[in-house]
Amino acid sequence: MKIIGICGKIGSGKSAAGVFLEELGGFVLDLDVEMHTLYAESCELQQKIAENFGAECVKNGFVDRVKLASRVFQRLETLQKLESIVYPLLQKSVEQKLEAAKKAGKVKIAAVEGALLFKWPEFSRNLDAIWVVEATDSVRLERLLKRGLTKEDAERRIQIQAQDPLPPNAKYFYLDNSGAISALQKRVCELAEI
Ligand SMILES: CC(C)(COP(=O)(O)OP(=O)(O)OC[C@H]1O[C@@H](n2cnc3c(N)ncnc32)[C@H](O)[C@@H]1O)[C@@H](O)C(=O)NCCC(=O)NCCS
Ligand SMILES: Nc1ncnc2c1ncn2[C@@H]1O[C@H](COP(=O)(O)OP(=O)(O)OP(=O)(O)O)[C@@H](O)[C@H]1O
Repeated sequence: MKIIGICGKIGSGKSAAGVFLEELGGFVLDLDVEMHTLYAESCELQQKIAENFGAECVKNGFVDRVKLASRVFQRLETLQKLESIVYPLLQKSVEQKLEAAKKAGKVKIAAVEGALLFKWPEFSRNLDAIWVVEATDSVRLERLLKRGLTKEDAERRIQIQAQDPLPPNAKYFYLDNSGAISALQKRVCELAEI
């Protein structure tokens, strides 16, 4: 089984590319979705979130992501604190799921999709390739507003990612997603064949 990464800035269209890959029979792990599942399932994590970011960030056994986002995207140090708590759990869960998919032997291509793959350099370096989804800042902002983020939240996240490097890897493929969604789909079909 080939394992690739799908990265790109917020709102570039990584999840959309992931969905197209799934339609072609790929196995896709969306890091945002994986993280949300961990928040919902891990009492230990919920407790840590409450301790570090305030009891009001956890309500009736659910992490209030809107509240948590309003705390962590204000300051880089706060965001880094959250990352240091969640990444070991997230990475473990991803590795277990990839291993299970490999053992099941049913798919030819698996993808780990997330903006921040570069935070795991050893993992990223060993991926067979990395797809980089791209769209201009203004296009991404417009899409994020349509998706329901406030302008303030969207601009903060765009800003916080502005200098993020690409995850280390020997093989990058670029997917331009500033235009029609059909063009992205076509590009995913091309790359899935490589
Ligand atoms: C702060 C949280 C609770 C906000 O949840 P929310 O549902 O609003 O956003 P969601 O998780 O769907 O993320 C949407 C996008 O925000 C951006 N983003 C999320 N976390 C980060 C981060 N640590 N640094 C920069 N951008 C981020 C990414 O582009 C991501 O795709 C959540 O994003 C989170 O737990 N972040 C820390 C974990 C993380 O880094 N996740 C991203 C893995 S790629
Ligand atoms: N080519 C396109 N034309 C119009 N809308 C698009 C296009 N590509 C993606 N979108 C929409 O833009 C929004 C952002 O796309 P998507 O969620 O795939 O981005 P992402 O890179 O996964 O974002 P995030 O970093 O938040 O996970 C979504 O609402 C999606 O439906």
